[in-house]
Amino acid sequence: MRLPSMRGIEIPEDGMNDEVLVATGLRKAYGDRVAVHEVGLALRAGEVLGLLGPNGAGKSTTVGMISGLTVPDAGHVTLAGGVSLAADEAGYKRRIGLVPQDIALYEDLPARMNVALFGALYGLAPDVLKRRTDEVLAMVGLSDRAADKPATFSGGMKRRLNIACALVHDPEVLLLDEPTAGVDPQSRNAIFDNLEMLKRAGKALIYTTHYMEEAERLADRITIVDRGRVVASGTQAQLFALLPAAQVLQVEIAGEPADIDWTAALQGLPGVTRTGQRLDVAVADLGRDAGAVLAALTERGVQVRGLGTARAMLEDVFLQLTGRALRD
Ligand SMILES: Nc1ncnc2c1ncn2[C@@H]1O[C@H](COP(=O)(O)OP(=O)(O)OP(=O)(O)O)[C@@H](O)[C@H]1O
Repeated sequence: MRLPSMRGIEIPEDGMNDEVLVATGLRKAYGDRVAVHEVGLALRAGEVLGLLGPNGAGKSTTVGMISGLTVPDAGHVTLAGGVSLAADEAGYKRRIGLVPQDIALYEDLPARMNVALFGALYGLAPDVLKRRTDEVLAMVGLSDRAADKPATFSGGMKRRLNIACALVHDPEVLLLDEPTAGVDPQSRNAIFDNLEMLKRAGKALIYTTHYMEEAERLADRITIVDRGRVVASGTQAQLFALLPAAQVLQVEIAGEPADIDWTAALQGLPGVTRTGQRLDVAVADLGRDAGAVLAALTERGVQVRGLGTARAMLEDVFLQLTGRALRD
């Protein structure tokens, strides 16, 4: 099937028919300002969908609408089995966990009590509540700090506690809105380990970020949003394929025939730039094109001294699609 309601590039998703969540045509305006024009996305069990976009792109508003905290002006979200907010609000919310951008904790209640409060909101029975509270605190590495108050925690520990709160009711779908903001590298790695574990356990995750490195590391598929619209969506390989050249072959040349006609030598090699003794040749597929590039050079008597490669980043995809840099 195709991902729903996209104005931007639509990449066919082969065999994509086992979604746990499908959002279609989401729209939200605040007064005259349209935060989200039209956003659609689909999510499967056991995958991380990266929602990538610059500040103000509409990521938090989209996540808010999916979580049920923000009421959309148009569009809807459906979970597997046809459950929607309109049809069964409590049933829908039980299947979703939200880690909001702004940490939401009771600073003066012990960590354990924070988690238990969230669990009680979902109506967990006392024995289940105790077991799940222990489990999620252990998962985020806070068992030994369970009796301490978040007021005494570092930023990274608070984030991890917030994640525990979002997971206590064992939701199928976890929404994470920039969960590494203000987090030290150690906690960041711990959070990534947790998310990878959740993925292996078959949970479906939406991860919003404006850090392309995080999206590249974690996401199985990425939806790029800009100015409230989806500009492209697909696997990283599919997104890189939107670029004229996803890889660069860097050729260091030792010598060249005096009479070489570089125009002729480089003819047919798209996107070649020369800087001193280095040629950067843009190629769509390194494995396929590298041999031809080297053959063309050696055929003309160019001595090759070294080879290197560089690959495109998601930043390049964003630039290609929007004409602007992802970062401010
Ligand atoms: N409650 C609100 N009232 C008015 N405008 C809002 C509100 N929430 C968001 N907006 C506006 O909607 C647009 C999208 O904001 P949103 O927070 O969804 O973007 P974002 O992609 O999550 O950005 P960031 O990465 O900075 O969190 C912005 O222009 C923002 O100012």
